[in-house]
Amino acid sequence: MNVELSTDFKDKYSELLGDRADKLFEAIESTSENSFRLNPLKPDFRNVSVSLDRPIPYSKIGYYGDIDGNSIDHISGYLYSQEPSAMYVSELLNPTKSDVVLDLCAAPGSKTTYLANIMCSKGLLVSNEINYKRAKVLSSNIERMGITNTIVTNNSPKDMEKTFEGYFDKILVDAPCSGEGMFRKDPESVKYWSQDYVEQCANRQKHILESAYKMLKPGGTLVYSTCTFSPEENEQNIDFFLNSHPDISLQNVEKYPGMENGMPAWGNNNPELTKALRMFPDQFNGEGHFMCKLEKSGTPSEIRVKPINSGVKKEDSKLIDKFSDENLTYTPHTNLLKINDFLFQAASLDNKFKKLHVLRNGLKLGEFKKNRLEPDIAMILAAKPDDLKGIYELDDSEYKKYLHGETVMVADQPSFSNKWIGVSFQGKLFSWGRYSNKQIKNVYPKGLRR
Ligand SMILES: C[S@@+](CC[C@H](N)C(=O)[O-])C[C@H]1O[C@@H](n2cnc3c(N)ncnc32)[C@H](O)[C@@H]1O
Repeated sequence: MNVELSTDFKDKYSELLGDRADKLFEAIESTSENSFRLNPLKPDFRNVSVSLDRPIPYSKIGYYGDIDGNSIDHISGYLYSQEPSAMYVSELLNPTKSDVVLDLCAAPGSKTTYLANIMCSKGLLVSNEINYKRAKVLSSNIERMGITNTIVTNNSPKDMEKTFEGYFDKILVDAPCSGEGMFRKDPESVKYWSQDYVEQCANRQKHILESAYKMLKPGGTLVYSTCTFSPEENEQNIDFFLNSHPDISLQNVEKYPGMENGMPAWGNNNPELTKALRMFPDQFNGEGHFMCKLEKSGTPSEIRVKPINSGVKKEDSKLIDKFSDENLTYTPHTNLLKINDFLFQAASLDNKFKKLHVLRNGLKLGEFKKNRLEPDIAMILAAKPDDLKGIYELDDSEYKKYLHGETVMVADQPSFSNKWIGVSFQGKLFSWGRYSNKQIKNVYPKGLRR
């Protein structure tokens, strides 16, 4: 589909960029390149059926190329589609395995899943999304990637700021924006563009940044990013933020070929803004982006964590032991948390999260049903083959049937009798199955069948 830029948009950027503007419009009207990431949380994670010949220079796990959303690589969480510019945002925040991290505007989850990869699914990652439907998509992407260190919340930044004052070592604000940098990926979005919309977005971003400021620890790092070109949403907002908070400073970031400095002239001539980073599609092989890294000075005070009661009763523990004895090579026992009838291996037991609308806390292990624990798909997507007592490897035609939701007839497997087994294709685990009488009963969730 062709992108049709409005006269107002063209006039604005012709004034801002002079002769260069035509090159930018040409790039927006051209086709873009796709890219994807590998998932190091998966066993033998480079073993995928796509070419890894064209690595993205600033990412250890990013490659140019197309992927198929119906392939086993995608279904089992070995691959995640993400455009190249966006990948650099998580690299800039660069969280450690022990950081407490907040991704404040996280859906659908491309940057959050990358952050979890960098953290090796350790530490704590709170992935928040204000829109409930989008938060559910975020949660299922986290599940597909086998991530276990994440709490998915569905709150407004304002709802969170009081409870989590000075709580986070690192925060990402990938702000809702006017999306000018994504016009060529999403030509429909051009229709919503107006100068008024840009100003509304800029105003909303100021409020989000303010909440993020409150939740950032002294000594902590905040990355702010947008996928839009507008000065109002980028340099001007950062200049405003720096002026409002003397304890915040912009940090230098590494710029790879094609990445450009932020523009002081677009932000009240604040010279610090050269430290920010811009990607324009006429210079850089990716979509339009702005990003910068900010640091809050000071020494953090100790965060007190009051753990909540796990809610796991003696009879629940017996069911967990029984399930583990029969089907796993280990017994999950740390950070267990029961919410209603669901069992989680929690990413955090801090009772502060009780004040939020939590969709997922860590790894969902299963559901207690009439004297048994029924395992959840999330457990299999986070499992390693060694964790399971039984795995059945499907052939091509069995795989197609299984994805459809059909029962698969197999040769007799006495050792699997009445057990929960991992179901894999091309060595990649993607579902549970229940074996009895030469059949693998299909328990692949209805919403995922195809
Ligand atoms: C640019 S998108 C985030 C993309 C995401 N970080 C990723 O990489 O997949 C911005 C998100 O902010 C959310 N949002 C909208 N209004 C918001 C607000 N007032 N406060 C916080 N988030 C908001 C949107 O629903 C949207 O999911």
